[in-house]
Amino acid sequence: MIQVRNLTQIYKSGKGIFEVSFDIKEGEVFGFLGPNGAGKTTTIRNIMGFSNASNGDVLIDGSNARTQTKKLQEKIGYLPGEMAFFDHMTGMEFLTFLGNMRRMKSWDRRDELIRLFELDPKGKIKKMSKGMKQKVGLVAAFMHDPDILILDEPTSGLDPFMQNVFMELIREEKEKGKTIMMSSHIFEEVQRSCDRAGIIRDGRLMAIEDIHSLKAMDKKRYRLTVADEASVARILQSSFDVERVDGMTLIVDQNGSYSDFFALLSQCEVTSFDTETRTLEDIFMKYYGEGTENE
Ligand SMILES: Nc1ncnc2c1ncn2[C@@H]1O[C@H](COP(=O)(O)OP(=O)(O)OP(=O)(O)O)[C@@H](O)[C@H]1O
Repeated sequence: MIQVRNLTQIYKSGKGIFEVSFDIKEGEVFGFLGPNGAGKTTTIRNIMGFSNASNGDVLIDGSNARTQTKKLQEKIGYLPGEMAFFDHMTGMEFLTFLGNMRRMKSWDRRDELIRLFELDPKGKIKKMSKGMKQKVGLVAAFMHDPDILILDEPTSGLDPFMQNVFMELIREEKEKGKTIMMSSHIFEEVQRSCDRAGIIRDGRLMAIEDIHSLKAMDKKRYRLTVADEASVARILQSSFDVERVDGMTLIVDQNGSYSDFFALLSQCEVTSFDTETRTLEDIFMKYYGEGTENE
């Protein structure tokens, strides 16, 4: 649904994005992770056709994002990282203005979303808190029921309860078959809601990780502490991949059958048992760490 090819935009400072390429499939939720200044917003603005990359292309459902911006905007719900609102309007006036521009026929979804986010849209936007403005932006992005959602740091400014409301909304939209790209610097929310994640640093795409296989891997690694050497020996001699961390503590890759695994454990004196996770955060920190050493 979205094809980003060799996207390069270099600012006068020399910063920017360099040869960024990735695809997002129809119906997929794609997370875009990276530290501050990594190039997330620059990439997203190019996907929206608002920035002029010096090189590369973005195709959305076969249309060029730069030359067919207007046509594409009708099927995209966009939440910008920094919202430029008409400050003098109330939240409701802004949403109505936008809905009229989009020739929206029904206002039901707008009102549903206002209720969902517990937004009071009557106040003037300029007097709203950051979180309230974010809610107005989210209602604006979702209210015309677009097929594609491009969301730049969507949970920024939301309290933890509202972050959960947002996550649930993403789950529902995914079930409806929507294609979603969301940037974030919060690993946990990407892990919870995305199918795949691209990791960007210093303007370069470092990796694309499949979240489902990471989760599957997460479940299969265990940290065990046993009470005696006999148990250590038994586990080390088993068919599983085992790493001895120290004395009585081992990390076991449960790469065989669960019944064999539990049969083995039943012969050992296990004093503690934990899942050993290789979370997205670990992976992200690895890429991030590699970079900061050189800076
Ligand atoms: N208009 C601009 N002019 C010059 N440099 C810019 C401009 N916009 C962004 N940059 C620089 O380009 C780099 C990437 O910025 P970008 O806003 O895309 O990062 P980001 O990943 O969205 O960051 P954050 O998480 O802080 O929002 C940064 O070093 C930033 O300072």
